[in-house]
Amino acid sequence: MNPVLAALRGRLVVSCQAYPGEPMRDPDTMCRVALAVAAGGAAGIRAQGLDDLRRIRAALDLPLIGLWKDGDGEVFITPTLDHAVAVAETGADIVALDATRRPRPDGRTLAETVRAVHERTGRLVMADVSTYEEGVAAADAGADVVGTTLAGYTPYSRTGPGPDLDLVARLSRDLPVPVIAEGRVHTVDQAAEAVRAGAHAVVVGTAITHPTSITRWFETAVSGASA
Ligand SMILES: CC(=O)N[C@H](C=O)[C@@H](O)[C@H](O)[C@H](O)COP(=O)(O)O
Repeated sequence: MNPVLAALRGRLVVSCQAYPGEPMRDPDTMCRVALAVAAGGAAGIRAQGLDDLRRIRAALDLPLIGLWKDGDGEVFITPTLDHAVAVAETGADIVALDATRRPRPDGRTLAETVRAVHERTGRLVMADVSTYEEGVAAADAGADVVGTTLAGYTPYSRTGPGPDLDLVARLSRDLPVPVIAEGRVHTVDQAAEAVRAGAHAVVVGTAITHPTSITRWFETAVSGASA
């Protein structure tokens, strides 16, 4: 197995992202968040945007999963080959991209995109999928690792309050490549369950690095209890 993927086996990856307009949307801030989660034992970092990725790459030696959210179309996670190459050029070890069945804005197929990323950059590709069928297709297309990142975020995929552990289990059982559980892992129990379901690694974002959401969870509980 590729050493980057081997380093993530059975480990936690923390997604460090802030959204447009938010107070923490700043590369230096995200880099400090990445350093903080590394101190807690994160085995890898997932981050968004070329500036954040460059800053984090310069500061940390952990495996880095990079993506670039761009555009206002349905496919916005590293939507084109040009985006993927730019992400690779930041030094990210793994390029994460939308691998749903939806058309890509540059008209390339997933297989063409994966092949070109491999040929041009030598980086690994993480396919962010929303369904079992998309996971199978992504592995067929040459993706090095498949993530359940988009489960619940396409109109045709199942959604629930927590991670889709059934999807994690089925993909982990059937795919020839490692499967990363990602999306709505909000508790330590869910993270452990994902590994028991067969996940190669678990990505947690919001529950560790998005204080606005975490605050809202606590505030809702406190207000509800006092009502
Ligand atoms: C759907 C989408 O755009 N997901 C993004 C992908 O990078 C991020 O916004 C998520 O925070 C990340 O996947 C981690 O998931 P969670 O924050 O639920 O732990």
